[in-house]
Amino acid sequence: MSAPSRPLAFLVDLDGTLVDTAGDFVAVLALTLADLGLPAVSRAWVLQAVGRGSEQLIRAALREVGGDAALYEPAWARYQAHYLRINGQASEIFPGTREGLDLLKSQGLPMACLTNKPARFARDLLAAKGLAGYFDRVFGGDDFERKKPDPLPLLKTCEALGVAPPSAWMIGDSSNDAQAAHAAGCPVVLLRHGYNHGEPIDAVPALAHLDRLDQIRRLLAP
Ligand SMILES: O=C(O)COP(=O)(O)O
Ligand SMILES: [Mg+2]
Repeated sequence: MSAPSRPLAFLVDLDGTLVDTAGDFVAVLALTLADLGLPAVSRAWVLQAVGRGSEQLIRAALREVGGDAALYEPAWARYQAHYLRINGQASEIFPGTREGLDLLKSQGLPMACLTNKPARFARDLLAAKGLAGYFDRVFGGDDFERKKPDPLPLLKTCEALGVAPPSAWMIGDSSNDAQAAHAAGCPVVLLRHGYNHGEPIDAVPALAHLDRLDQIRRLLAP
C-alpha cells in the first residue's frame, strides 16, 4: 500500500481497538438471557458476533439460543439496564493503548471516538477507563441513521471535526471499520487484538496492521 498522507484527525473505534470489552458483552448477555429464562451464549460466540451494535447482537443472541424474536423488546430493556450497571467491570484496556493515545494526542490533531456501541455506554466506558480526556468528540451507534460499515458515521464525524475524509485516519479492529473507511475515503489502520467476526484481520487491506496501538509511532511524523 502507498505511503499515507499526513493525517489531520484521528477517528478511533472503541470495542476491540482500545478496550477488550468481550467480558462485558458475555456477562451482560448472560444476565439478559437468564432474565428471559434462556441459556447463556459462549465467549467464543460473542467474539465473532460483536461489532455491529447492540441491537444486532441481541437479535443474534436470541437466535443463537432459540429464543423467540418477539423477545427482542424485553431483551433490549434488560440488556440496557445490565450494561449501564456493569459497564467496564469485565473489560480491560489493551496493552499499549494509553501509550498509543498519548502518541496520537502529541500530534495536536482533533480526535474522535467513533463506535457502534450506544453513545451512553461508550461515554461511560471511556470515563471508567480514564480515556475520555483524549477525545474531542464521542459518537456512538445511535448517533447517526446508519452504523459502520456504512460510511455515514465517518463522514459525519469528519464534518464535526472539520476535516476532509482523506486526511482523517480511521483506527479500528474489524472489517466494519475498514469497509466504512474505504467507502468514506478515509485511510485505515487496523489492530490485530480485536474482534473481526472470527476472521483474521491481516486479510483486510489497510495502511498498517498493528499488534498494539503504540506501534502507530512508525506511521507518525517524528
Ligand atoms: O458493536 C459494538 O457495540 C462494538 O462496536 P465497535 O467495535 O464499533 O466499538
Ligand atoms: Mg471494534
